[in-house]
Amino acid sequence: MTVELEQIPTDVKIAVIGGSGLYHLDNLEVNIPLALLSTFSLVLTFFNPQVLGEVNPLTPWGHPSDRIIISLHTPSSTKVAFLARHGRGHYLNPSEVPARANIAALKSLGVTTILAFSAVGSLREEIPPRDFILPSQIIDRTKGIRPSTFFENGVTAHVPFADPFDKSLADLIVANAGVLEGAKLHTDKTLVCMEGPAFSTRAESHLYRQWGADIINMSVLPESKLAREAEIAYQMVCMSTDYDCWKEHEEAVTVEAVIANLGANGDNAKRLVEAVIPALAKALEEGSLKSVEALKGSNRFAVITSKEKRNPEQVNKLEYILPGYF
Ligand SMILES: CSC[C@H]1O[C@H](OP(=O)(O)O)[C@H](O)[C@@H]1O
Ligand SMILES: Nc1ncnc2[nH]cnc12
Repeated sequence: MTVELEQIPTDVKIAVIGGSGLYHLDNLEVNIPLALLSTFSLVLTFFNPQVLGEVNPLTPWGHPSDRIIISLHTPSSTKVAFLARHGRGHYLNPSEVPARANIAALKSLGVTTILAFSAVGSLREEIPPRDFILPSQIIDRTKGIRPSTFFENGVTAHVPFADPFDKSLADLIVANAGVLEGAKLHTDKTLVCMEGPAFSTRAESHLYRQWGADIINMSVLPESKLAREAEIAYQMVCMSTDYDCWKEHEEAVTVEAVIANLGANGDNAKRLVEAVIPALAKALEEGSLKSVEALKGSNRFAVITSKEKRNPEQVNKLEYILPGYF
């Protein structure tokens, strides 16, 4: 197994969250025993990264979904954190993902930008399986059973979420999307996040289409919202795996169909990450990503609870993600 780092680093600016089928950065140096790889697991090979080790930070919201793998990407010497959203082996269903611990843990490593991969169903004919999509909007169809804010228990804050994804990050991905082979990249799409874990009914699928939604998954919320609360720039990279169940005479989505298409998407995901990481590292270094820069310090004044009424225990927890704000 990969070694546990003795010291948790605090200078890892970029994180990749892997979704269904994307459970690790398997680059021969991440030494995961074959027995741990499920038949469904997909190998995402990164360009020549050196794995430094794994960390498992204990945040005020518990441990993340799995140990976080830290690798060093050359030639840009960029540290990247990788976290499997459902855990390696996919033991967490979408409602069980400890999203607060995940985001808090990444923040504790110094992360300022997250590329989050997700397998999605397509609600549009023109987005066939295996195409890539950068959503710009979200419709929330989760059921209120997922803890979805850091600001509770005596410290209330309201952060802007009109544009849930980071525009500069999306632009940078678009600029590097020429590496995709045989897949189109769709931008500015609307993503419905349903509770799951069962897939939608046909009536729901039709309803989402009428609402103007283009793709559907079970995991963009609360992940993206928590990233915003923690001042981390976040863009989800969606990979179409199926047409859900709105096509009356076609078979409805199954896990097998999702995984089959994800497997085929692996090389493209790899190519995209290979292209984006050095470009992103350079842009972060230069401070040239406008919306990423704008996010820094943006929640300092989002807290509405008066100072004397703030619950000191909650303040302590919040210091973990936004030190010095309270
Ligand atoms: C395996 S099909 C449903 C499952 O796939 C997506 O996961 P992720 O977003 O983590 O790639 C979807 O959101 C559901 O959780
Ligand atoms: N049809 C679908 N519905 C919800 N989440 C999905 N992930 C992949 N395909 C999906």
